[in-house]
Amino acid sequence: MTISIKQITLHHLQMKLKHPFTTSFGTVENKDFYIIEMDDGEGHQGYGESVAFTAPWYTEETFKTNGHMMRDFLIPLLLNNPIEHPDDVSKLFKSVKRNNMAKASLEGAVWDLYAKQEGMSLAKALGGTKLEVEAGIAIGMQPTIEQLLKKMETSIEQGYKRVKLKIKPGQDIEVLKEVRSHYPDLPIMVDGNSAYTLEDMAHLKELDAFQLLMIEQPLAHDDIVDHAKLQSVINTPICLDESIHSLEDAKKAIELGSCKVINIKPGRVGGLTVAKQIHDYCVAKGVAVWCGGMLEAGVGRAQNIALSSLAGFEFPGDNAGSANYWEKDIIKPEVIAEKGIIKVQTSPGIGYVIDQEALVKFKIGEEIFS
Ligand SMILES: O=C(O)CCC(=O)C1=CC=C[C@@H](O)[C@@H]1C(=O)O
Ligand SMILES: [Mg+2]
Repeated sequence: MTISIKQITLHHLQMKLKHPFTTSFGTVENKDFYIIEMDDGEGHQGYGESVAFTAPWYTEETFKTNGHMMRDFLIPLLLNNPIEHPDDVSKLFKSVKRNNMAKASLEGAVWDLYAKQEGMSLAKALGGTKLEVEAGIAIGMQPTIEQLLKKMETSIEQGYKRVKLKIKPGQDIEVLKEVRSHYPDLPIMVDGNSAYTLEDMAHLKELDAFQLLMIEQPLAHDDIVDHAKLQSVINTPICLDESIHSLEDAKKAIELGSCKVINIKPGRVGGLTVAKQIHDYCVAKGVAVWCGGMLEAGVGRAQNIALSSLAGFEFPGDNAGSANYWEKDIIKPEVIAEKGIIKVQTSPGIGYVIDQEALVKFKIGEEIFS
């Protein structure tokens, strides 16, 4: 049966993060993003969220390129071609190269709409089986080690199951020595966000001393060859993030031995269908996966939780509760990580309702397509 899409609304929202988030590239303080509302004209609304930042430091996409791609290419494709299942969306969008975050924003709304039309939860529609998922927390770089330790202490008190720290040259070994002296057994991972090169090989080998769960994307954002060389000499498992944009990328990285873990972000890979395909492939190959985050508001967060309910997501994701990011989120109820556990919603679709008051409060623009 065709999934009817009568109208698509792009709500432009602007929200300020509770705490600025600093990586090796810079600091995010505000988020501009789209909440995509897809109406079937029969009483169902599906929601998606665009996750690109305002500047292209993580990947080439930005909030503005997301708007351009959706408005001028992807929305016309969706409105003019029948779709029978959300899996058809990624096929339909193949004529547009890359721009995965723009594609994922709309595809996420189609998945939510479809699940609501079918009267099932998004988690179930995706094939998820877990009733609850473990939450991890990503802590941005802090001005001092004392501030970092304080943040870690709070996160541990809140029950988060693992902590991810951001590192870069000059802010890695010494920081980890200090951190490990306070927390010898805590599950810790680090994220380099491409701040190193193969010239740092010996330096990165020193990280093996800290029993890290993994190191995320130490080398270039578009590399899989050097990562394979690095993985052959370090014991710490390498997790690829920025380098994986498709199932093909995942296959090649695994074949080369570039990583032992993959961070799956639906936005980075073009949506939930491809995210699920990468999950299935990695499970078959014995490669670990977990669900990354993009400092999402409620809709994107809800979709990540639904995805994380698939059996192969064995590490806790970057899916802290709403209150870690926002004074007020845009969904009801907000996402709560109780003792580091998030309950997977069972009501239809994403399982959270849009807080219309919050939507209006944070909205600075709107475009309607039908
Ligand atoms: O959403 C979260 O809590 C995790 C955020 C996070 O660690 C990242 C988001 C976006 C870009 C990066 O800096 C980083 C990552 O690389 O995973
Ligand atoms: Mg990362």
